[in-house]
Amino acid sequence: MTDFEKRILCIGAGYVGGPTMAMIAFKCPQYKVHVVDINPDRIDAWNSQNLPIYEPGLEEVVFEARGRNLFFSTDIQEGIEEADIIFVSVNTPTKTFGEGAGMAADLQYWEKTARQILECSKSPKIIVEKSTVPVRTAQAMERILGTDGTGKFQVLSNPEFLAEGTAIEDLKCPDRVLIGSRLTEEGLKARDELVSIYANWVPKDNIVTSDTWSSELSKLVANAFLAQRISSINAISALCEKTGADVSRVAYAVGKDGRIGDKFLKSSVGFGGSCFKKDILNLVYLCRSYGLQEVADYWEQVVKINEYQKERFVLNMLHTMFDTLAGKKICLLGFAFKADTGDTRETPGIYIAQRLAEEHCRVVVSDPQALDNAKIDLKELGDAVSYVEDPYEAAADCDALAVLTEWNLYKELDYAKIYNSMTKPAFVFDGRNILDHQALHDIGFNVFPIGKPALTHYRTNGRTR
Ligand SMILES: NC(=O)c1ccc[n+]([C@@H]2O[C@H](COP(=O)([O-])OP(=O)(O)OC[C@H]3O[C@@H](n4cnc5c(N)ncnc54)[C@H](O)[C@@H]3O)[C@@H](O)[C@H]2O)c1
Ligand SMILES: O=c1ccn([C@@H]2O[C@H](COP(=O)(O)OP(=O)(O)O[C@H]3O[C@H](CO)[C@@H](O)[C@H](O)[C@H]3O)[C@@H](O)[C@H]2O)c(=O)[nH]1
Repeated sequence: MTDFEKRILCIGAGYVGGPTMAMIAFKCPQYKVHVVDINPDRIDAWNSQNLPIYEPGLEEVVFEARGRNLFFSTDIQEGIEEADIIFVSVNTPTKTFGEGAGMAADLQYWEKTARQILECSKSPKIIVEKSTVPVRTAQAMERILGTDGTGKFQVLSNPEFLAEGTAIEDLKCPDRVLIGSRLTEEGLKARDELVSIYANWVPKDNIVTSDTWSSELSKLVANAFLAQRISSINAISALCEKTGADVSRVAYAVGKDGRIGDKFLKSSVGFGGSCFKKDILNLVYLCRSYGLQEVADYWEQVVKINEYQKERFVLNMLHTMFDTLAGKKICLLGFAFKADTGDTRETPGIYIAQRLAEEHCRVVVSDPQALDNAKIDLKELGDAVSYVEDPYEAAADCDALAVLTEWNLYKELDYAKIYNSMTKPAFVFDGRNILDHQALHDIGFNVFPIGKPALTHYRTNGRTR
């Protein structure tokens, strides 16, 4: 143990704690990195050949560092005792009960961690907020730890910006690493210590430092801005469908303006994932709690448009397929909230499957990584849903395909073969605009992209080309 230059602990071995710590250990063999969690199954999986999350490139990084300077265990007490720096990366979901239910962040896991740190610490430590938290949470942490920034503990904010599916690339070459601290002598010293860890592989210019509250707020704002772009283009997709404009062309033309930029302008069935909705609602709640009603309403609209987009997708299927889905069978191509992950938290697929089942439609869910999660998410729908990994088998006898996740494999399927196995007339609802719509139409499908003219073999209400 004494051979290591620094001893780093991370509390919470989830989508963030696991990959971020694996990257620190991988890049910095001189540090001991210990990741702990209360969930023993998760820890067992991190210690196995079958890691608990799917993330391209993750195995390579974990397998290289694990056992060398990267360790996973449930021994939280020992971990705290020996650590110099403690990252807190526990979940901060939306509260489901009491004051702020459905909006505010649930800080109970985070608070428990703070108390545990206090109980088990025998030496001074730097505590790093990795979890996404409301502004001024670091102050609450300081109060629990009985410090005002001058004592045994220094609390830093170091929000994580990785996106799932690209976590390893994002961690290897981050746009920025953000570190917020108190601007006191002790605060700046702690900040420099954390900077020196990242500086092992992140260029100095990409390590941004600020005061603690700005750092905490920046994380919520970054997610709100990203989600806002998606809701903006999705709102325009509805107008495109009414007017015959093509949302991809609009996004391209608009995004060519350097001031706007071309990223995060892909119209879709709606954004999902564990962060966007939760963090925006957290921001909305914060604004309301400070009496900023107009600001809160403004950001809440980003979430509302996302709900609207998912419902629009369902209603489009219903109305297109002759205003009844009862007894029909629809194949969902993809269930993960985005490609290259098995994560289904807040995936639009959950809402869409539930709505289809409400219409007495049978649903076949297909996904290369997310079927285990889908079975848990849709358990209450019982026999209305079946789960089939092979897309050809999944599509057989269906009336429609609905593309919900932009997996590359869906671009390369033999759609003529699929068409021949489906009930006619056969429909495609491309919730990601990833397929070759003209080719599908030529095969015989009636094709309904998002925000583009439909390609049908019959007349529609203004959506034909
Ligand atoms: N998932 C992402 O892509 C992402 C990206 C950036 C930031 N974040 C933020 O990071 C935080 C963690 O997110 P996540 O997706 O990794 O969550 P997660 O649910 O995958 O992991 C959190 C882990 O913390 C563990 N935990 C909870 N309380 C604990 C305790 N007292 N002691 C030890 N372990 C405990 C849980 O068992 C769980 O394994 C959240 O605040 C989230 O908003 C997530
Ligand atoms: O143009 C786009 C881009 C994304 N999406 C959807 O938006 C959702 C979120 O995608 P993405 O942001 O790529 O994945 P996340 O893993 O949720 O990452 C976001 O949330 C994380 C958690 O806070 C942050 O760390 C990341 O910076 C932020 O991108 C997914 O459903 C995507 O399909 C679109 O519909 N259109």
